[in-house]
Parts: sequence; structure tokens; C-alpha cells
Amino acid sequence: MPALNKNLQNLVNIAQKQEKLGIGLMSGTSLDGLDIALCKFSDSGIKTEFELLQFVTIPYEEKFKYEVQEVFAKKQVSLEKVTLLNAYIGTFHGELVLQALKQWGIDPADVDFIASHGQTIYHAPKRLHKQPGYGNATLQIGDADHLAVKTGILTISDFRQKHIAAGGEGAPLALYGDVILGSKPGENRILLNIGGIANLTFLPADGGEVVCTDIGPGNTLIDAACREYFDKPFDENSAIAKSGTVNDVLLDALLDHPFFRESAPKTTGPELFNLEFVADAQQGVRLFNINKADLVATLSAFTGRSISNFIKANFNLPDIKIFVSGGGARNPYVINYLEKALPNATIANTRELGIDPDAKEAILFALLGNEALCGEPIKIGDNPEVLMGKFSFAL
Ligand SMILES: Nc1ncnc2c1ncn2[C@@H]1O[C@H](COP(=O)(O)OP(=O)(O)OP(=O)(O)O)[C@@H](O)[C@H]1O
Ligand SMILES: CC(=O)N[C@H]1[C@@H]2OC[C@@H](O2)[C@@H](O)[C@@H]1O[C@H](C)C(=O)O
Repeated sequence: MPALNKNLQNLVNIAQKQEKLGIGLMSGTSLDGLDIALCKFSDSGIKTEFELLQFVTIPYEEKFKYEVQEVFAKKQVSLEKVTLLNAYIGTFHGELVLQALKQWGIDPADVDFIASHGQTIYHAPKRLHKQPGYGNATLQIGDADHLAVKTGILTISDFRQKHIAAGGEGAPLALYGDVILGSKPGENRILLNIGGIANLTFLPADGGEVVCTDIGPGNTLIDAACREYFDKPFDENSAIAKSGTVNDVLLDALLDHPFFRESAPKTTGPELFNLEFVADAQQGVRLFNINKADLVATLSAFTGRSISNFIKANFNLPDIKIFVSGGGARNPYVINYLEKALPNATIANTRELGIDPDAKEAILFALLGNEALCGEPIKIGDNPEVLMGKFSFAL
């Protein structure tokens, strides 16, 4: 029998290790920075044991954000720019990983794998693009060969394509991590992530049907309005929202979009929820001028209301526990809104489950990387039963 080449032999050796050291990378729709989670795993699937050893978000510089925004969630962009960024982001993320490892005093040679989400630049489920003959599609850039060569570490990437190939919309992949890390028999739980887009996983007490879906905007509209009208990246501690008043007419118009009437699971992105969407809603109710602080208050209430409406309509249980993660967990306006609108629910953050709320999505990708190496496809309702991710070698 011919010997396996060095890369494949190395892959087999890593997959068979009892304990693996993996790095999860997430760069989300908020474009605030790269989340880097160093995790230790043993076993896989529902038996996974994991420990978060280190976590850091390395903020992006304005110039880089601006470059990504040029090609982000837009129907028409420069293909040259996309091509350049695809290679650039791969190498850049590799440099940020090396920087984090240096800071933590860890030798890259001791890390078994990197699991990289990449940067989503366009999410196009069929429900959104509606083009005959085309199915669900999504695009994440930041090529993993560049990451692997830069760091010398086996890199697993592009997780969303297999999900689509197997019938999904490419998101939310949180499902797999939430079931593995968040289920507790006897407890009705919701793991709610408020990132650029808000999504949740409902984990029923009786082991019944798990639901995982995007809900609507998380921080994306609030951030966009802060950038556009206040020259700020986000509404720190809800200072602007708290100084404004919610415009109920606009709020109702925003909530009137058909996306909110579609049944779950469903996915979305800033391709739909952007300032043009807000302007269209304003037009619809002939509200041509709105005080900008009132706008931020209304958009914050929109996030709170769309989440609470969804939870009330689908899981109106007396004893539900909601564990929040993502940057939105630090937005007091949105969290207070949820507390008032969902008086029957207990609202905490995922720290109570031993999961750092800022690190949750990076941990998810590390976990999916571990599954790609040594897991088995997991059956969760009608969701795609697949192992996701592609392998990139350093040599
Ligand atoms: N102190 C704070 N006050 C208000 N909002 C905050 C605060 N800290 C963070 N945020 C919000 O959280 C956002 C970052 O969230 P997060 O890092 O979860 O986004 P992401 O990873 O890009 O999201 P996604 O899940 O869509 O990929 C910021 O842009 C901001 O809107
Ligand atoms: C296409 C894409 O990048 N989607 C993200 C985005 O950010 C939140 C929400 O929209 C979610 O569907 C998804 O990310 C998380 C990590 C997920 O797949 O679970």
C-alpha cells in the first residue's frame, strides 16, 4: 500500500489525538474585528468536552473596515477588489492569529488546527434573491490556504457550503454547537445571539424539536445609523437610543416586512436589513424627516420587538430560560426591551453556561473544526446531517 503523503498523514494523526488544541475564528457582519478563541477539545458530538483557554477580539482598523464595506452585502462590486481581498484577508487573519498566539505565549506548532469562518460578503438565500433557476448561496472570503501557509497550522474553512449543498441555507450553523454545548434535559432553553443579525436556537426540555433560525436585525441597523448620522461605530451603552423616543408608526412599518411572517428556519443579512430598507419603510408611512436619536431608539426597539415577537409567537412557555450572547448582550436598551416584553422568561447571558458571550461564535467554529476532524454527522430534525469544512494544508 503506498504511504499517505505528509499532509494526509498529519491530518490522520491530528484527527486521532485524544486532546486537540483548536483555534476558532469569526469575523461577523458587524465588521468590528476578528474573534479568536483558543479551545481544547476531547471527544466529539454530544460527548464533546471543551475548554476555552484564551479569547481575544482584535479590532479592525477603519481603513480595513472601509475596504471590506466596499464589497459587503452589495449587489454590484469590483470583482478585482473581491479577488484581492480574498487572498489578503486569508493572510491578514493568519497574521492576527500569530499575534494572538505570541501574546498568549503559545507556539503555533502546538496548535492542531484553525477553524476559520472567513468574512461573509454576500448571503443569498433563495428567499432573498428569488432568481429562477438558482438556489441558496452564500460567500465567505479569506482563503484558508493563505491562513495555513502563513501560520503553518492545518486550517479548516468554508463551513457554510456543505450546509447549502445538503439542503440548508448555509446558516445558522449555531444549531450544531448549541445542541452540543447548550442542551439540558428538563429545561426549556433559548440560546439567543445578538450579532449584526439576531439568531436563536430553541432547545426544548423534553428533547422535542430543536429550532434554529435567524430572527431579523440584531445590531446591524443600529450600527449603520450610528455610522451614518453620528460618526460612531455603534451606540455605546445605548446612550443615543436612551436620548431618543421610539416612533411607533415607523416601528410598525419596519415590522411589517414579509420576512417576519415567513416560517422558521430562515436566514437573512444586511443585504435586506440596511438603511435602504429603513428609508423604504419611512417612505411607506410618509415620514420623511425623523430626529436621528429617535431613529436610533426606533431601530433599537425594532431589534427588541422582532426578537420578542418571534419568541412569544413560537415558544410562549412559562419557564423558558434565555441565554444571550454576541455584542448585543451589551446593549442595555435591547436587553431591557426583551426583559419587559418577555416577563415570563428568565434572561441571562451564556456566561452562566460557561460560555463567554463574546466568544460564542468563535467557539462554535472551533467546535465545527473538531467535528470535521473526528465527528460524525449529527441528526437534528430536518436539518442537514453533514460534517462541514474544507481542509487547507501548510505545505
Ligand atoms: N457596550 C455596547 N453597547 C452597545 N452595543 C454594543 C456594545 N458592545 C458591543 N455592542 C454591539 O455589538 C456589536 C458587535 O457584535 P458582535 O461582535 O456579536 O457582531 P458580529 O460577530 O459581527 O455579529 P454576527 O453574529 O452577525 O456575525 C457592535 O457593533 C455593537 O453594535
Ligand atoms: C451568512 C452569515 O454569515 N450569517 C451569519 C450572520 O450572523 C448572525 C447570523 O447572520 C447567522 O445566520 C450567521 O452566523 C452564525 C455564526 C451562524 O451561522 O450561526
